[in-house]
Amino acid sequence: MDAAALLDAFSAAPRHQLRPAAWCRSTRFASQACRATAPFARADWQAACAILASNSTGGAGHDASSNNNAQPAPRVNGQKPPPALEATPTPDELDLVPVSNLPRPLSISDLSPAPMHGSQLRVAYQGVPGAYSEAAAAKAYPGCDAIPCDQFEVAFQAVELWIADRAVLPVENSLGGSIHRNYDLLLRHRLHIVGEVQLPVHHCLLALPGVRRELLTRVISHPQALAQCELTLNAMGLNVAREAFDDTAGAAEHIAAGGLRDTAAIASARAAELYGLQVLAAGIQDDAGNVTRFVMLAREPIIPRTDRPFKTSIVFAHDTDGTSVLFKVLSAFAFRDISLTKIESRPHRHRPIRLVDDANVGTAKHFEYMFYIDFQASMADVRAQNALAEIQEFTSFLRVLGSYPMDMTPWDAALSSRASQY
Ligand SMILES: O=C(O)C(=O)C[C@]1(C(=O)O)C=C[C@@H](O)C=C1
Repeated sequence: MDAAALLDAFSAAPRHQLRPAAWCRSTRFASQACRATAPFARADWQAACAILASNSTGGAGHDASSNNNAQPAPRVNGQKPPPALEATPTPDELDLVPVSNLPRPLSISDLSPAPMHGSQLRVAYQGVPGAYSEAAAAKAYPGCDAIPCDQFEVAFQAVELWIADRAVLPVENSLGGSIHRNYDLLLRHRLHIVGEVQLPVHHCLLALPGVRRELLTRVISHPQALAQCELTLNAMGLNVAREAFDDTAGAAEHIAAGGLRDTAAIASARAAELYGLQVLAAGIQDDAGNVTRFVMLAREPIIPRTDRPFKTSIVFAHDTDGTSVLFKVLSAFAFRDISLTKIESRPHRHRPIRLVDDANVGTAKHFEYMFYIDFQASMADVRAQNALAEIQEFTSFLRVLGSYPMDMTPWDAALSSRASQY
């Protein structure tokens, strides 16, 4: 069997389709299912892994955060750490790029398959240049060709249609919580998570040069950024209207393009540089250690390994008649000493509500969920394989979204210790 097909079966196929023999231990149900549906042996799997592992070392196609080890001194949001929080760059210090020269975000109408070109890795992200997602793409794939997209959905499709090789998308922030849209899209699309990057997010309050805080009647930004700065804005006495924008840098661009003197944006220092805005306040996130976690997506999964810390992301749903299913799933990990790093539930779009009728008291309406779990183990680890084989017994749907190296970038105390002064 072809190696790519083997991996596809491993990571993206609905349950009961082909899966490697290694998944099929420990449980009666699982081993029967494997005998019935998996026509390949462990040796095939190992051979396939070896072929793909040798293909994937180095070059543009790398997927591990191995780059992270070789990173130069840490930068925040693609920028050098600011010398002091209150320091505002003068126009002379700003290396302005004319806005008209910046790449325009892709939109749905641009999505026709593109011919292959060059060897540079093309990485789709949501937003415009200066967005945190662009910085995350650069951290994940240094030197990549970052492709702005106007929606998350477009970034997924750009990879599916070979316009981009990877997408880098935010899934959660330490203050604002989950970016639910991307959880839903992960399920709707067939891309694989091949890595993660955690980006320190240091927000700035940006306005046109010469504008003073007292003149502001509005602050605009991505809803996540507004949420991450809520307390600080209040403490600054900026109790003005707050408006949601598609992305932080887009909000900065909007102010520059419209010459809006009554409006400030929450965005990165790089967005200030790109769009010619002044930094009224820096480090305005409510927690100095504010971090957003992004996942890297590709058309093909990577080979799970055990020689470095890996995470695996799964999503599952359970039969309506199952009891204590969540408890059983969590136990499958706990009994094997596998730590969970994240659990998320989202509405089950195909079956959002279950009605339970009781003639005496009426009809109970139970909401149905898809559960997303990240756990700290590689799919090459027998413990993880056994845990999933067990979980299959009491779930009606189970998909591995990806098994990928954890971002182990050392925590930079110098950057995170800058309390949100302004
Ligand atoms: O608007 C941006 O700059 C983004 O990259 C999006 C986004 C997000 O979706 O959470 C990314 C990181 C920050 O947490 C704020 C916004």
